Order: sequence, then C-alpha cells, then structure tokens
Amino acid sequence: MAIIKFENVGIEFPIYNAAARSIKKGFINFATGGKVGEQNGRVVVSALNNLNFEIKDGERVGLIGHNGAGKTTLLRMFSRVYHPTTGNATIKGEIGSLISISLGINPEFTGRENIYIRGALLGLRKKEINNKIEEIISFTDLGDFIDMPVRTYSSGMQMRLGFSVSTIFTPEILLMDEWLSVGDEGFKEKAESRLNSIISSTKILILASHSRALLQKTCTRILWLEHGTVKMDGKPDDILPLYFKQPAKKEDLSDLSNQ
Ligand SMILES: Nc1ncnc2c1ncn2[C@@H]1O[C@H](COP(=O)(O)OP(=O)(O)OP(=O)(O)O)[C@@H](O)[C@H]1O
Repeated sequence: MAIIKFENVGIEFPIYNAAARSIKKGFINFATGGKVGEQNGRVVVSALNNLNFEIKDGERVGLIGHNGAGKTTLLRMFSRVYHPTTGNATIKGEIGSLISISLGINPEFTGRENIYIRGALLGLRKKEINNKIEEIISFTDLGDFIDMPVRTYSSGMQMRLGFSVSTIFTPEILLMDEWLSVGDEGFKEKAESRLNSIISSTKILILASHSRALLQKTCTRILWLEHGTVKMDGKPDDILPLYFKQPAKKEDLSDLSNQ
C-alpha cells in the first residue's frame, strides 16, 4: 500500500547573501512565489507552509499553481530530496520520478555504462539493472550506438536512452511534471504506450502541470497551491475551471499530442 500523509508540513530556506534590512518585518505575500520574510536578522523564504492532506492508493493528483507557488518544492519533498522544517511528512511506497529523465547521463560514457549510472540514480541495484539491461537496450533501438560514448548521440538518441532506463520499472508512487514526448514518430508511439501503462499501474500518480488538457485527462484530484499553501483541494471539474478562469474548450481536451 502506498500513502502520503502531510500534517502541518512546511519548509523554509534561509538565504545567506540577501540583505535582511530591505525585507519588512514578518512574512509578506509577493505577487508570485513563496513568502519572503526575516527571522533573527536573516532572510528566509517560506516555500511551503501548513500543508495538510492525505493521498491514498488509486489517486491521480494534479498539482497546479502559478510560478513559484511551490509545486517543484513539494515534488522534491515527495521524492525525499527535501525534508520538512516543520510538521510531519509520512511517505510510504517506492518513489519513481519521470522528471529530468536525462539527469546524471554522462556524455563521456557509453550508452550501456550510462544505463547503470542512471539506474543507480533511480535507486536500482546493479543486479536489477543486469536483469533488465537487454530489455532496456532493445527498447532504445540504438543498435551499435549503445557501446559508443553518449557525446556521439543526437539529442533525440539521448532522450531515448534516458526514457528507456527511467521507465523500466513501475514505482508505487510516480512523480511527473509534464507528459513525456520523446523521440521521432516511431519511438514516440511506443514510448507513449509504455508511459500509459506505467501511469495506469502505479498506485499513486503526482503530476505537476500547467496543461489543463493533461490534468483533465489524467487526474482524479487537484491540489491548487498558492504562495506555498493549499488554496483548493478537490475534483478536477470543480477546480480547473476556477484556476484557468474559463470553461474547457473542446480543443483543450481533444488533442494531447503536443504535451
Ligand atoms: N533552494 C531554494 N532557496 C530559496 N528559495 C527557494 C528554493 N527553492 C524554491 N524556493 C522558493 O520557493 C518558492 C516555490 O518555488 P517552486 O520552485 O517550488 O515553485 P513552482 O510552483 O515549482 O514554480 P514554477 O511553476 O515556476 O516552476 C519560490 O518562491 C522560490 O523562490
């Protein structure tokens, strides 16, 4: 069973090279972003505060909010990169992320070597990668290039490599920030089908997106963040029209091919 439970969770970042004297007392709301304030003579950004929610098996949660609302910071908390500075965050379940699928890929190493590097970053053991390596390589369709340094790859070939290794297992909690559309037409089709299968079999999906069509198509619940707090938490049909301030247009929903 996978579960995410946040109780009064918050996170603050102390900023060491900002001028505290130019910041007014207490926390102030800015037009965009988290809240900037001053504590004990030091500038502090409160990126998230007072978050209370529970996400259970089967939920597909869309994170929305304007620039700086806290979506990326929250995704980093879900992936345990950041820890709360206040409150309790309980995250049970194996986490997988399809954000920055090329992260960690080193151009000086071959495609095959990079599968191990990227796999390790995804938390896979060497044995697990060994068991899957042929399947990963076959999915890339890179042929002999798999044993060439990645610096000899085109950007599309690098994406094929990153995608093939990042999607080899289905995690219990899947984090995404956009729909992954990688490679040329042939690869795109099979990548899409693998992505759909991962999304439908993961226990919890968290998707941060600015695309109304994608959120509408994929999510069963929306968390709307504003200045680091939850402004609304509910069904897509209730929240998306308020956030996007207009009813859905037919074309919003019919064509997701550009996502
Ligand atoms: N490492 C950090 N140090 C200081 N402030 C930070 C840090 N990371 C994020 N913030 C602040 O936290 C707030 C939330 O940022 P975050 O990146 O989570 O927003 P976002 O909702 O993902 O925005 P966008 O849609 O623009 O990507 C912003 O005010 C940002 O300035």
